[in-house]
Amino acid sequence: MTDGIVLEKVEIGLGNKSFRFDCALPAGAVTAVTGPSGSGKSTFLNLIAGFETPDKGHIVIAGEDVTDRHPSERPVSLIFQENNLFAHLDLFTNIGLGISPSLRLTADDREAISGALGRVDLRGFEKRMPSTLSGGERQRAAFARALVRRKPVLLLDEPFAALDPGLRLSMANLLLALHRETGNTVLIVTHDPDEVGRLADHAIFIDEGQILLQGPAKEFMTRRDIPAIAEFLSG
Ligand SMILES: Nc1ncnc2c1ncn2[C@@H]1O[C@H](COP(=O)(O)OP(=O)(O)OP(=O)(O)O)[C@@H](O)[C@H]1O
Repeated sequence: MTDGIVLEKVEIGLGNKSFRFDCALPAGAVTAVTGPSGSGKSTFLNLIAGFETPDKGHIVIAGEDVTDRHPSERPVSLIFQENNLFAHLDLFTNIGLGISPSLRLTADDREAISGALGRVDLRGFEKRMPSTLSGGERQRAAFARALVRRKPVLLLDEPFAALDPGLRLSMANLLLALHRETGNTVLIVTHDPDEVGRLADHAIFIDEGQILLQGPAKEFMTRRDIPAIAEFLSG
């Protein structure tokens, strides 16, 4: 197993909370990040993305120590629950910014943008503004932007939480299809045990700022011996 993301004795204090993460997540796999509300799931993702800097320890992504690198210099793309798009820019521009912040786009880039829109079933949506899209369409556009960035790591913080259950299922299938095509390392924060079962190869459970359990998702789904995990799995 190659390590996609390693947090080596990472420690950080935020307000009166302290976090300590020590883990190695497999490359090219989907890892579900679960745990109770306020346990530190977003903090875990923010450390990997570079929005938080550890007080101690190291973060290694795809073999490179990125601990001191700015978020824009890390090999990751991010998708949040909402607000992934700039409201005043059309989809073409929103996705183009994923390739080049100055929007210096080559003919190949333009083709890649239209291709990515097609891949997420938004063909011809280049001129549409985010406000004219449904919630599911906006998330698909966010996926298109992640696709054109071609980063080895995709971080998703509850990307489907604002969508209704039927849509959540089809978005999960789209995520899996894109993951199979790109072979990227995916981390997805979710509160939904079904989503862990459906999507993940690997799972980690965070409780009170620490990783309580990590391992294959199939094993995680059967763990009823740890009360916090049993509670999570019972929904
Ligand atoms: N910048 C900060 N300053 C002070 N406290 C913070 C900061 N960032 C996070 N926290 C606190 O750390 C704890 C963990 O927050 P985090 O957002 O990582 O949890 P979470 O597991 O993602 O929660 P949820 O499932 O509710 O989204 C929370 O109690 C939060 O209030």
